Amino acid sequence: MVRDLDGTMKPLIGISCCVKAFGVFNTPNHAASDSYVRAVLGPVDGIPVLLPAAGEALVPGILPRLDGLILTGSRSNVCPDHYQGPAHAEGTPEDPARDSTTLPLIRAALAAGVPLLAICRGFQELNVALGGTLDQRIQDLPGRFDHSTPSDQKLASLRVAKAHAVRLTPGSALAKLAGGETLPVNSLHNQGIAKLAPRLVAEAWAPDGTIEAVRVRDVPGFALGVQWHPEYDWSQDAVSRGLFETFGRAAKDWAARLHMAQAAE
Ligand SMILES: N[C@@H](CCC(=O)NCCCC(=O)O)C(=O)O
Repeated sequence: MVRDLDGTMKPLIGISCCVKAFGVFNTPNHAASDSYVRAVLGPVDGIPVLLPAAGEALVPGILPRLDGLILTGSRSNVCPDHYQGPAHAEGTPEDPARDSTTLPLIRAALAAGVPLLAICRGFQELNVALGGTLDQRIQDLPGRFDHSTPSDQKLASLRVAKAHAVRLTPGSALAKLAGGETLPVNSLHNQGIAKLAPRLVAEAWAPDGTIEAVRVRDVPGFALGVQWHPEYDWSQDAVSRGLFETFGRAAKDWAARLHMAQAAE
């Protein structure tokens, strides 16, 4: 936990970064969308800290200081070497530095019990980190529809609009948030879960069978992944807001338990 400006103690939430080239010299930077920072400052009610894609060496030093972890979306894709998949088609964006950071970070966070919310690419990383595989272009698979949003779609309102409904597992945390067993979601992805990792339980499906949400089965705390983007619409979507609020409460509870355990030492 860290002290906010008004003296309130708030959970410190790690946000994964991508390596992106930009700036005057188009050199590599570690970057994450402002939408994740806003979600942490808003419904999560935490303090955001960006986690550079600095590799596995970052993990032991940073993880003990985090009260929660958000794995962000990105146009880049998990390198197929991590799940023994075929090489990507020419021109498919990758981010090996991010992979080398988030995959061990996910495993370590789950082992430690740090609450984890994985979004889109992060959802796919969660599956790969735990031994699952990915389909690289689900729109090319029989019976599946196109889940991507054209990258030239300039209208943000269309880019992040609800694109399809998902079916939720009755009684799941998402179903309780949604107040039912279906939920409209946005959709900005080409890849998806092929083989589900053994430790994951699917809890939402698109009409074409694409897995859209998972829960980690053998951890007591909050450990969820969603293929859609709640960070885009939490200010007007109660379910997106509720997902972040639930994650924030889990981070606060985790921090309180950790503090008590440290005090007892
Ligand atoms: N690249 C993966 C994951 C897709 C994803 O995270 N989309 C969000 C993009 C947001 C942005 O433009 O940064 C896939 O295509 O499946």
